[in-house]
Amino acid sequence: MIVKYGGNAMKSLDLRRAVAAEIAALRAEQTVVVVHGGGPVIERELAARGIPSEFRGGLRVTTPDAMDVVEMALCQLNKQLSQDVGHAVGLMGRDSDLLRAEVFDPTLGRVGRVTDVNADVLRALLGAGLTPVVGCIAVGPDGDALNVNADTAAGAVAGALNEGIVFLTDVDGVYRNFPDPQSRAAHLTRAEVEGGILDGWIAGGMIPKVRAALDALDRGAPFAVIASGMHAGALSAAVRGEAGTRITP
Ligand SMILES: Nc1ncnc2c1ncn2[C@@H]1O[C@H](COP(=O)(O)OP(=O)(O)O)[C@@H](O)[C@H]1O
Ligand SMILES: CC(=O)N[C@@H](CCC(=O)OP(=O)(O)O)C(=O)O
Repeated sequence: MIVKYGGNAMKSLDLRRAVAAEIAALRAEQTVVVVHGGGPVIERELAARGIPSEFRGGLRVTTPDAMDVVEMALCQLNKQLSQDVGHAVGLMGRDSDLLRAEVFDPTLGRVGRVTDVNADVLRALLGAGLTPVVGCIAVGPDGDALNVNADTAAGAVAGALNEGIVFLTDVDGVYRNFPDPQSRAAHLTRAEVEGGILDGWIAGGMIPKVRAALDALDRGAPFAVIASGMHAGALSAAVRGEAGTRITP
């Protein structure tokens, strides 16, 4: 399965290591590919350099200067996470054309939309008993890096491998009445997701997540769950179907 680990759920080093240990434990039952984001780390590194951040439609407007910082920040986090998970290899989209992308919208700068996933590289690592840990930078048509939303990247990887996906984030799932956790939907169909976006109760960073979940299902992933990465045990509960929001076709 694919575990998408979002930057907002990496609140502390201890939590990140606890989640990494849970991911490592999952490998006793199934193969695991980790795809990670790192929004808050990127934010911090851009601010430290006086580079302003602007989001449009949930995507970071990425100038060439910002792209350098995004890549640096995500590469470092990638190595830290790989080390935390253990028996892992950290990769970015530039490695063996793992993630190829086209420019999503020129007005957003170096933001990419994944067009191809080199699933053979992932299968080779898995076959060697190693866990791929993938950072959400893709290689563009000009050979330079493109910044890809990590949910979108993870959905594309799940589709390419035909594996299920769990998105770990900082809420317990999709709430019908955000921010009330009691309103968590255990299941949401495509029609409910589309309606939720239109009606506005699915908003902000949850939009790329539900869209990536639907995209993964469209591309052949057998399941997609959005769940909390904020406490130990949450991932295994989500895998057992006891936590989170399962998105269904
Ligand atoms: N209906 C909803 N249910 C839960 N969270 C929602 C909802 N609508 C918007 N959100 C927002 O989506 C956020 C999760 O997305 P994001 O911040 O991008 O996380 P990540 O870094 O894990 O990708 C939540 O923290 C919440 O603020
Ligand atoms: C294009 C775009 O917006 N890229 C994201 C990539 C990181 C990401 O998605 O991280 P989370 O999973 O922590 O949100 C960004 O620059 O923040």
